[in-house]
Amino acid sequence: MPNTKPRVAIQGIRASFHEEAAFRYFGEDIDTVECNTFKETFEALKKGEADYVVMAIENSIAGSLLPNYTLLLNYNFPVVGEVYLPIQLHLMALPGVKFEDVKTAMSHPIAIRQCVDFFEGFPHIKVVESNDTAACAKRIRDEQLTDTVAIANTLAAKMYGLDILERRIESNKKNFTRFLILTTHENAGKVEPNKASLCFQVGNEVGALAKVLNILAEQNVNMSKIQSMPVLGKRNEYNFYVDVEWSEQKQYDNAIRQILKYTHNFNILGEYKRYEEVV
Ligand SMILES: O=C(O)C(=O)Cc1ccccc1
Repeated sequence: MPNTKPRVAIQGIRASFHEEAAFRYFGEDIDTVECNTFKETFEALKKGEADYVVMAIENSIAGSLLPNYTLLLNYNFPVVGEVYLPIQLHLMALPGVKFEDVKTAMSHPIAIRQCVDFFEGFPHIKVVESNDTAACAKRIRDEQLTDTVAIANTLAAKMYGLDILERRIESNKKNFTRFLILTTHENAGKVEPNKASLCFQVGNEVGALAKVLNILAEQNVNMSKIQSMPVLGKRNEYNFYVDVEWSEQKQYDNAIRQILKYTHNFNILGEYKRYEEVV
């Protein structure tokens, strides 16, 4: 029987938040393709080694992951979906290790930033940054580190055989990360979209961006996010990345048709279904 599981490239290793996000979107029956960098995930898609990429794009505490916006533009793979994941962080260690034994805590910088309040209470614990949360849990298991904890999710504790010493140590219990799902143009199926990610430039003149935003407003199209990034080597030139949502497809189509007249290097990065919380 052919392998029909989607192959999903993530930056990081199995049981990282990226895999958790992939599970949320595809279910757990997937083949995770572990990559060292975000660029490698796009290369895996390009070489046909993966069918999809799941990539973090913004975090409610750390903000936008700016280099990932540039990857979207450079590779031009369509965005076909999104997923929001609450980031719930636990302290985990080898079985038998007590909290009093802990000298070092390791995690991804985004995870660490969300736990600064917790560690203020334990200044003797050295907090060390690493590539991804799950890799920290794996390292503790592989190297049998008895004085080190990882800050990671429950998937990582289970997969790498660690015990959770302290649950939910994140400061903001409502923090989330938004991930985008990308695939190749051939692989992108047809959906009835209600959200799109756009990218464009406007002239450096009075009201240039306001014109675009007014068109969206007039067509009852909601802008859910705007992010600017300087165009490399060009003073006062920016790429604007804009996410929009609508309930009437016709109004979105009208808005796009008009916006095209007031922008340059206009790109639709993807049209997809807005993520709806499963309760
Ligand atoms: O390190 C991980 O597990 C990741 O997938 C990166 C990350 C870390 C924290 C929040 C969101 C993504």
